[in-house]
Amino acid sequence: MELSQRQPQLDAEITPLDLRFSSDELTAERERITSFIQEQVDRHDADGVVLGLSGGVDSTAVAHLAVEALGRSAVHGLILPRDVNSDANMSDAERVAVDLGIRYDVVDIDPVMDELLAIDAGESASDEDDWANRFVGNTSARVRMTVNYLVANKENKLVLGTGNRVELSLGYVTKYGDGGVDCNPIGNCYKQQVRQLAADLGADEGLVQKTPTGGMVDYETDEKEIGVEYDTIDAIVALTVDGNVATAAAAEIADTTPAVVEHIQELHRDNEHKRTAPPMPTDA
Ligand SMILES: Nc1ncnc2c1ncn2[C@@H]1O[C@H](COP(=O)(O)OP(=O)(O)OC[C@H]2O[C@@H]([n+]3cccc(C(=O)O)c3)[C@H](O)[C@@H]2O)[C@@H](O)[C@H]1O
Ligand SMILES: Nc1ncnc2c1ncn2[C@@H]1O[C@H](COP(=O)(O)OP(=O)(O)OP(=O)(O)O)[C@@H](O)[C@H]1O
Ligand SMILES: [Mg+2]
Repeated sequence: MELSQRQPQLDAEITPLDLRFSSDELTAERERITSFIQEQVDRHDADGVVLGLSGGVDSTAVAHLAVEALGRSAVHGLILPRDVNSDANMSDAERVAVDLGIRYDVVDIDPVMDELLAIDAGESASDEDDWANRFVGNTSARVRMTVNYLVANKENKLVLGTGNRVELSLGYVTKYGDGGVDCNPIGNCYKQQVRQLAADLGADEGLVQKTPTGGMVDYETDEKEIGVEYDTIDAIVALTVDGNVATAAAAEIADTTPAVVEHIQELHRDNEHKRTAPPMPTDA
């Protein structure tokens, strides 16, 4: 299987619901996000930002935005491969850092993962894929978070999240893994808009259109795991989670079935715990 999967064209038609910014909106959003990054750094008296670079469009877009906001010397990229990460994705990540001229380190996290997985080598799930995803994959995301914070602490920097609006809304992040960050610059942007921003910022066209993968089990794409195409997920979240469109109407607009719409809504509901602070008895 081709690991670094690319979709063909930059201006591919968006179906079923085109959520891309107008040219003026795009300029405004770019400025809004770069101002946001500057404000976060200023407010916390930080000396810059750290972020994980995976070779995917989300981290690529955030890296470009961070450089635009702070200048390249204030941005530190961390490329943290494990055995399941394809060489193509890791060299894409390295190319982003080199093209932007930012400092970056490549740290193999396999030795740490091996130590951690040796703590509980017992079988915990019946399905091997599920085990790999939920247990090993989530652990690797938490190891990356730990490395990000190690560097951030040492250099008085903030950890930038790369979660987009859909991932954060559906909890499609590992709790305290890639979800463990100081702020989320592209947290308001649908995936289509992230691609648009990345293109506008001058990211490589191949990266702009690259098929999303999680860096957990690298041969699995997000769309395959969730079972729904990204443009459709964007549409359902926009219409029914962020908007108030009824299920049947949303299914019609998004050119899908009510069952798919309900599946996405269920992900949003079930993962509320990832969008809120841990509850205390006084919250009840
Ligand atoms: N109702 C509730 N209230 C409070 N806490 C609750 C809870 N339900 C579960 N939990 C806690 O949350 C844990 C489960 O959450 P978590 O550990 O995140 O694990 P989980 O949500 O099962 O898995 C993470 C999902 O995010 C996807 N992901 C992760 C990272 C990157 C990407 C990507 O595309 O780049 C995708 C991954 O493929 C998977 O589908 C449970 O073990 C439990 O501790
Ligand atoms: N091998 C890796 N090294 C460093 N950071 C990583 C690695 N894999 C994942 N990450 C971090 O986890 C984040 C979440 O992964 P995710 O796949 O959602 O984003 P992406 O790869 O940037 O874009 P896409 O979702 O389109 O694949 C990444 O943006 C990156 O910050
Ligand atoms: Mg990815």
